[in-house]
Amino acid sequence: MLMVNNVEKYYGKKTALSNVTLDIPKGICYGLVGPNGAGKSTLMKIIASVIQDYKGTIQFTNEKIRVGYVPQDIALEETLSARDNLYFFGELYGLKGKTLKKRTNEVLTEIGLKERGKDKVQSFSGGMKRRLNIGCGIMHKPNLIIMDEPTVGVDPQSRRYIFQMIERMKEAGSTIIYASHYMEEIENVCEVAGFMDHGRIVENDHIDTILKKHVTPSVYVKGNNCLPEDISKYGSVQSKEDGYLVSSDNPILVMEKVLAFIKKNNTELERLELVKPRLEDVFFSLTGSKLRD
Ligand SMILES: Nc1ncnc2c1ncn2[C@@H]1O[C@H](COP(=O)(O)OP(=O)(O)OP(=O)(O)O)[C@@H](O)[C@H]1O
Repeated sequence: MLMVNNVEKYYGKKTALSNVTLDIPKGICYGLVGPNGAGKSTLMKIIASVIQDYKGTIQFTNEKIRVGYVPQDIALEETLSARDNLYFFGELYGLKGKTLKKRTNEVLTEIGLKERGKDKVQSFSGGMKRRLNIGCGIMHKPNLIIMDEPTVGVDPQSRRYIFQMIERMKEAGSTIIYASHYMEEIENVCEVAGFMDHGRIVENDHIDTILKKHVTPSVYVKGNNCLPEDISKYGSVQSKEDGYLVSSDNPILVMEKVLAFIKKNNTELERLELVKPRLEDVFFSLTGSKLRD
């Protein structure tokens, strides 16, 4: 769908992007993750043609691509109604007359603001403004939608709404590029992720593959004398919060061994659980940076 080849961007002497190369397939949600200042917005603006002064190339596949860009900063006119904001963006995209009216109604329904279409934006909550901001970016039915931090300052209800919209967009065959520094969101809505740090892509793959590549599954065990002496045969053991973390390629076997030992020795077990590998830990181990301060 989209190929980013050796893209570099400088703001004066400052390097914002360095040798960024990516291949984003059609019909997925691609998550761009990185801390503040990593270069996510700059890359998205380049893909959306908002920034045109850069080195390298952006190539789209042959199919006709209509790009929708939802900026990080809310770009709405507060003194106008939701409907009039959508009209304005629809007209920018060349929609007119009945088509514009029909599409505005569709988008108001899509973003869950049908009942609030006539109300001025200044009376909206942060989450409603975010949803309308997305609505403005999809008036022309784009098939590549670029969303820059769409859930910042958003209440849980609007957040859920935005995730459901993304699911519907994917079902309709659209491709989404989604920037965030909330790793849980990327894990929930994206199939593929690119990790950015200091203007570089430091990892880029299917989320499951990233986790398999960088994290050994582990089991957490807590209780009195509940680890078999020979457990190190099955994984590496380290102390953690009054218990033990046993990292092993076969965590189920570790659990079986612990349970068999407990049964045989009648010892007391407080906790035994599979530890879910987290993308956030992978990001930290690759970059030494936390996503949020
Ligand atoms: N217009 C600009 N002029 C000068 N420097 C800029 C400009 N825009 C961004 N930068 C710098 O380029 C780097 C990348 O910024 P960018 O906004 O792309 O990062 P980001 O990952 O989107 O961060 P955030 O999550 O804070 O939006 C940062 O060091 C930033 O200070």
